[in-house]
Amino acid sequence: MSKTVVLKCGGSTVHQLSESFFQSLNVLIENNWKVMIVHGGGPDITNMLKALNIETEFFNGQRKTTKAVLEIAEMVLAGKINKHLTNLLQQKGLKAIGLSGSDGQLLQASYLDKENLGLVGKVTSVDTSSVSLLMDNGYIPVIAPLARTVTYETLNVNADLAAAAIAHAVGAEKFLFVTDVPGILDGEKQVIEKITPSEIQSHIEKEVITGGMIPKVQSAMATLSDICQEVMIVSGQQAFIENDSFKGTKIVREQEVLSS
Ligand SMILES: Nc1ncnc2c1ncn2[C@@H]1O[C@H](COP(=O)(O)OP(=O)(O)O)[C@@H](O)[C@H]1O
Ligand SMILES: CC(=O)N[C@@H](CCC(=O)OP(=O)(O)O)C(=O)O
Repeated sequence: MSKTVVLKCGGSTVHQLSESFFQSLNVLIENNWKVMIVHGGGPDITNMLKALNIETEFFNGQRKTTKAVLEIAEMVLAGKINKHLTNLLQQKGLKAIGLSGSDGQLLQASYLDKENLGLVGKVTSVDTSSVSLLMDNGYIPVIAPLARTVTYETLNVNADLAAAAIAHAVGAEKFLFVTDVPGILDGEKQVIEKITPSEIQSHIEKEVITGGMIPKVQSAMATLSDICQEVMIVSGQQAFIENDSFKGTKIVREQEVLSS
């Protein structure tokens, strides 16, 4: 039976994906992995809001989302970025279908913190039937991080958290955060090959891990399980598979370090 890999492609890298990134993606497909992609688009949303003179602000790493902000976020995520990425994959000869997390009941959510964040969702359930149908027929689902409430309101969802919820729900064996750095960097700006949750915690406390890397490592740690034992931070600007091994930072459970 083929295994599933979820790639979360960050807004920081979605316009800079390299040829070697797509070669690595092809290696996964040739090795019979089912692939799905969840993308972000934070920088594009910020730029569009600026162009329209709509104020944008973050609270605990998530965008405060008013009705006006949501309208632009949906336009940028489900329109601009989703179509850009789907088209790019098709140009590389891959079969891809773009959809929003709010389609086909894929992501159901409740308000995360209505008072401070407004229209931002916390995923409460994932209906994987649409994406399974696509993957079973050889398509890569490309998913924008939007969700729907039980009363059919659309909510904005942090893409790292949306990807983690989907990876968990589909029982993905591998989960890759594709971003604009080659992995988690230490205090000397060197890529850390392997890191455990306690080391991550200490790097956050020492402010070595900051900003957009925080939701990534938190989602990574939450996804690690007996099924999903391979969670990595990799770069979209270079190959993430070289000589049959993955390049980047692998997030591992404490006991794996002791036994390796
Ligand atoms: N220790 C760290 N190692 C690598 N990147 C880090 C670290 N701490 C903070 N970052 C920042 O996290 C960024 C990636 O997060 P983000 O910009 O949110 O990406 P994405 O759009 O891919 O989700 C990097 O460009 C870097 O500036
Ligand atoms: C609630 C919330 O913060 N949503 C994010 C969704 C996009 C995202 O997460 O994009 P990146 O992966 O590029 O950061 C936002 O509005 O920016």
